[in-house]
Amino acid sequence: MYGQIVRDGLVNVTGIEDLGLTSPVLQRTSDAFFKEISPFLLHFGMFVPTIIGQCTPEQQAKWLPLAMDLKIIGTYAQTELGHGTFIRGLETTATYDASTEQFILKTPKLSSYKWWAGGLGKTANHCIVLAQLYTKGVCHGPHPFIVQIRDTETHMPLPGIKVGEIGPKLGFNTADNGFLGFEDFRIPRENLMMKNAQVTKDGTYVKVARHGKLTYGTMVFVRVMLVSDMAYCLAKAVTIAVRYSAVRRQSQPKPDQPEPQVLDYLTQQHKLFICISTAHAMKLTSTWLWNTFTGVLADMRDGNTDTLPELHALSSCLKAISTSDTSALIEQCRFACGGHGYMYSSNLPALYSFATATRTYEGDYTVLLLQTARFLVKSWEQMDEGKPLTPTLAYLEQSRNGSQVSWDDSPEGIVRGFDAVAAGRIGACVKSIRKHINNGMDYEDAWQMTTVQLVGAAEAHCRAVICRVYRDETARLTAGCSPGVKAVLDQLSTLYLLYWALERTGDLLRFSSLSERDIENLQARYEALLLKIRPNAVGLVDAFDFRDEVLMSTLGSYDGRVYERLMEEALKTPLNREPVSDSFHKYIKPMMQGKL
Ligand SMILES: CCCCCCCCCC/C=C\CCCCCCCCCC(=O)SCCNC(=O)CCNC(=O)[C@H](O)C(C)(C)COP(=O)(O)OP(=O)(O)OC[C@H]1O[C@@H](n2cnc3c(N)ncnc32)[C@H](O)[C@@H]1OP(=O)(O)O
Ligand SMILES: Cc1cc2nc3c(=O)[nH]c(=O)nc-3n(C[C@H](O)[C@H](O)[C@H](O)COP(=O)(O)OP(=O)(O)OC[C@H]3O[C@@H](n4cnc5c(N)ncnc54)[C@H](O)[C@@H]3O)c2cc1C
Repeated sequence: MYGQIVRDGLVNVTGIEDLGLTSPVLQRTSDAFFKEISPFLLHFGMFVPTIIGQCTPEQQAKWLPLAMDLKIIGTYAQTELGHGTFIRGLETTATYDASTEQFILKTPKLSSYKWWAGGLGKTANHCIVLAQLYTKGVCHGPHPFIVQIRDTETHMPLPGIKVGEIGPKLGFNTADNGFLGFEDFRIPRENLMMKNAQVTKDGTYVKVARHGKLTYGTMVFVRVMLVSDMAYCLAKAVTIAVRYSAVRRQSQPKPDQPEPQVLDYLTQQHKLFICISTAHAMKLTSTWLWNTFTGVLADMRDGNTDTLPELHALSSCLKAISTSDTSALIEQCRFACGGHGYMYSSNLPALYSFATATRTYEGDYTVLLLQTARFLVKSWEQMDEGKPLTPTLAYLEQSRNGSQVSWDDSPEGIVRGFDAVAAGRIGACVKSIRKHINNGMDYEDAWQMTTVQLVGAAEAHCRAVICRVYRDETARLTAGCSPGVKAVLDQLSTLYLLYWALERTGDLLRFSSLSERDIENLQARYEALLLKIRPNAVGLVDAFDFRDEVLMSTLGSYDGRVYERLMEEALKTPLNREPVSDSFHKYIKPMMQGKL
């Protein structure tokens, strides 16, 4: 398995050389080359981007050609057995020895071992290591180092290096995630990635960047990319589920009538059409986020880091919500396919195992929403002080006078309703924190006692952002479309708003003038819209334009030959090579004869 995935991965690498690392063509066809996650994913997904983001021009001139020409194969080793979220708690140390102008890397105890880095087990010969930087007896916190861990000729681990594979996981089982330990392992001073901080030959620490968190820049980049990856992943899953639902016939709602396509059941439409809408919503939001990200990078190149906090808050909540929604909706696609959705050959289990991992890696769901919440509470307090709000928080102004938003069930009205929910939930968090402080708690404890609400407020803010961006971008992009296309895309964006309004009626009742009658109207509009979308459902997933080689699904292939493909795959199973398994003769027969 590992050997095959390495071979397949290298075939794909030629595409990278021809098309360029961030080519949409490459990223959207790479999984046609191999059926699982590539051990080279971290090389291109984090090792190369970190060289670009954290190295000086001189260091880039040395390392980037080696990495892009695959003369070295890298990964990104930050997480340890004992710490993943709390980066400041990482235990691996890099202590500067001025007498030899080297850093000495150590993993002082078992919990300090690097754990999880993709490609680390058996593939990478270099890696970026996040270690606590010590010089002249002072700790300067986690910094990135480029470390060679294997001989480039023999691939043997270098002396002082302990490295291996971490073992089977729920998914990602070809990603070659590994562990790494250092025993007084020495690297040259120049292997500290010195764009944001430097150590001179005599061991003097020099802080270069104005913002203390630029070391974390690669994580922001990956979080931004993952939102787009989730749209793609969900689009594949719903293509499989809708096509299967058009082929599958089941039950007899009316006597003397043929079994209907399961896609004609309203409950099936309820399960699946939100998946189509969400794939569109996340794709449009990811493009908007990417443009925000590149804008902040441009500001930072001019020395201005003022827009970085909002980008960190946006990338954190959008990564958390897009991965969480995608995991849940891919599982919903699996549920919609009954037993055959549980077949590995449907590809839904693999899509789910990939998506659910993204909810954790690159920042755990809860932790990242709390990062966003930290920004929201700070913004509220700045608003109280009369300071200007950042663009994505402009809606907070409406809550300043505390008046309840009047409910309006137009698409724009629903978007404003979500703004009111987010503003209300953030305000409730601020009120809770202040109440705990007034009752004698310190700020940290007051914050902790409010974290359940803070996660909810961050989710509400993120939902409001997605709803607004989805609606605005749909309006912008369909302006030039034919009336028919515009009508269908408007139906999808309206479905998204109605779906989430119905999911969040409690919040809307609390923070707007929504009434029970309004809810009845919402439900009726939602159900009618499902029926309107039904005739275009297969066309909408065909429009995602996935080749069968990319879908890799017995249920979702374009020709609809589901049962034939299921049987073809079944007959390929090794157990079917012989009519009688040798286990019969070894175990079952003796058991039947009472001889065991
Ligand atoms: C063959 C070829 C195949 C490949 C095909 C080609 C593909 C090419 C392109 C593909 C591109 C992308 C896909 C890549 C996929 C890669 C797969 C990834 C695998 C997973 C990798 C990992 O998981 S790496 C490890 C990730 N780890 C984390 O994310 C850790 C999460 N934890 C945190 O981030 C921390 O909680 C924290 C740092 C956020 C908080 O810790 P701490 O308590 O120290 O901080 P505070 O809360 O006190 O905050 C301090 C202040 O700092 C601000 N802050 C925090 N983080 C950031 C940040 N990232 N940026 C900016 N600012 C930040 C925070 O806001 C606080 O500020 P103030 O409020 O002002 O104090
Ligand atoms: C498939 C996969 C691939 C990965 N690849 C890499 C890689 O290539 N390189 C790499 O460096 N890492 C990698 N990781 C590790 C990943 O980044 C971490 O697992 C992730 O950051 C979460 O950290 P953790 O595992 O320590 O969980 P923890 O942070 O220990 O989380 C455990 C629980 O504690 C909660 N929690 C933690 N902190 C707080 C808090 N402050 N407030 C409230 N609740 C909290 C979490 O919400 C969670 O419920 C990978 C992980 C996976 C699953």
